[in-house]
Amino acid sequence: MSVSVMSPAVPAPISFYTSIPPHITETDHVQRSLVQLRTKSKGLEQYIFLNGLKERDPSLFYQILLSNMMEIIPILYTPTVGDACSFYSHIWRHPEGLYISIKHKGHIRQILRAHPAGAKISVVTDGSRILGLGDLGANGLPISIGKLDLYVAGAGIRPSSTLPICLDVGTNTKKFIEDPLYIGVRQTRPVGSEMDEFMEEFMSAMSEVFPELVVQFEDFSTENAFKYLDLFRSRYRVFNDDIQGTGAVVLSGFLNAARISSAASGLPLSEHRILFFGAGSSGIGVAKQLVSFFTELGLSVDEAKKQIYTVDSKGLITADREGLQEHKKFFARTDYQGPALTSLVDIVNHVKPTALLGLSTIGGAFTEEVVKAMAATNNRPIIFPLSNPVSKCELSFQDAINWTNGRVVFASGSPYNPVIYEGTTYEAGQGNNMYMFPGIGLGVILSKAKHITDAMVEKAAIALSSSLNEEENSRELVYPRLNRIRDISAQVALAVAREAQKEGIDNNIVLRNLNDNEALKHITGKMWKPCYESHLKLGVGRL
Ligand SMILES: NC(=O)C1=CN([C@@H]2O[C@H](COP(=O)(O)OP(=O)(O)OC[C@H]3O[C@@H](n4cnc5c(N)ncnc54)[C@H](O)[C@@H]3O)[C@@H](O)[C@H]2O)C=CC1
Ligand SMILES: CC(=O)C(=O)O
Ligand SMILES: [Mg+2]
Repeated sequence: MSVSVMSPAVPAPISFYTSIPPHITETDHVQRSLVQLRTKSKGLEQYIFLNGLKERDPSLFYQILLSNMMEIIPILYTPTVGDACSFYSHIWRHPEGLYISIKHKGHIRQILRAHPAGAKISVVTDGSRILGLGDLGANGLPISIGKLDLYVAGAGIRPSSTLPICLDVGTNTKKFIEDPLYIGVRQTRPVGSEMDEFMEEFMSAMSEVFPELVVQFEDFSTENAFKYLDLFRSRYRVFNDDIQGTGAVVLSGFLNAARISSAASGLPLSEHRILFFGAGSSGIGVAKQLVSFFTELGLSVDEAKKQIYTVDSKGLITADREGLQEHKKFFARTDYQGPALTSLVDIVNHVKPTALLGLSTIGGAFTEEVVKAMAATNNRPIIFPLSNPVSKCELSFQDAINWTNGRVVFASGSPYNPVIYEGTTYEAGQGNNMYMFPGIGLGVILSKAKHITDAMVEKAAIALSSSLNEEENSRELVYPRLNRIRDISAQVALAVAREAQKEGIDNNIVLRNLNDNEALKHITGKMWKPCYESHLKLGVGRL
């Protein structure tokens, strides 16, 4: 595939010959760029390098991303994107993505119209809860950019069809407002009708200017996450990644983990007891997704709900607690009347869960005592510390293996390297919504579905859980390997499209009339691939 640029098929401009050295080929330049990346120190330096590469040579950037996903994704996404967001005002180098400011209220349409047409997928954050790092305000843009890089890498969405947005409405984090280099508006966040009106104008303008657009809400603080999903989901093609994408990815991993755990215990799937440490947008989103799935197995909603326990910063959530927030009420326990249970060990000893899921933002919260309590009552305890980035993860993979003597069935939100314990190599699952949103978005775009329904999301989860191949199953993985993400996204997209068709909300007759094999081929055929060769030949700097 390596083509010498000394003999281009198309005569190149003189400036091209003078600016590119004679002995550069596509292949060695990809290698050179990788060497440059690897000589940077891990973390932010590598993020900044890749960010610069994307700006000056997008084709090369995507080529490298696609052929080295396992290495590059942790830089563009969790954990490193967490640092990029935390320090974005300080590392900012050039305009990227789109900021819509609260100061633009009344003019949002004009701003969007100035952007190139053709956006098909947008990730929108207001920066109010970036990963587990809290309110980062306008520094949140890299999360939208990182998620859209995954759309390109994982689902083959064309880069020019992606639109990363940060809604710059203010921040309640004082240190940013006081930072002279902070890039956002210096005010606290609007509440109530001011924010609602801004969101109404924004969503209406988005659908008018980009009629084909799918919108993914990302990292909104708890209350706004639930509120704006409910408000807009029947009017626009929108989903919330933290509530629905996470619900789907954890359901999928839980199904595989429960199969492994039940093979040892004999416990039927519907009798697993699941303890959620963290009851915010993602915790409650996952819990509701599990209830919905259990009801499909034949349980009533009440029966399904009984299998679920939720814990927040005040301990086990019970219905008698005063001032309980609305989103916590559904799962509040009515069967515990004793003194408030506030310590996680006490809660684990009381509930005796088969699965412990962490979505709390509290790094290291699953202590040795907690993990050993899980291991005492379960041959194969399911423990998913899902908070991001790594600094907020409730349990490291190494500790999980050590403290359970390798018996744990584990998945974390951010990646961990394999662990060798007593001569056996164990691999961590990555329970991250990155397995879901690229395929969900692709399925919605291709089927031209009007809305994104709960059933579409659930079908996506089931497609993911059954996408593991023989080798992955034999290694007791709970998620497929990330380097197969495009195949997986195609299967997820197909499941999403089929459900849209079943519900009669699709609008693509061609896809509807294909059988599954043909449809999968159609979907993979639509995936964009970087074309680095033509870039070097023609010396074109942009896609
Ligand atoms: N792995 C994945 O794909 C995903 C992971 N997450 C991670 O989950 C975490 C939470 O995200 P959200 O639910 O959106 O945040 P959130 O702010 O809505 O919820 C956090 C929850 O944790 C609880 N909490 C806080 N301190 C606690 C303590 N000391 N003990 C027990 N509970 C405590 C809060 O009461 C709240 O219920 C974040 O770190 C985020 O990165 C979120 C979405 C997807
Ligand atoms: C993965 C993700 O969406 C989060 O941590 O918020
Ligand atoms: Mg998120």
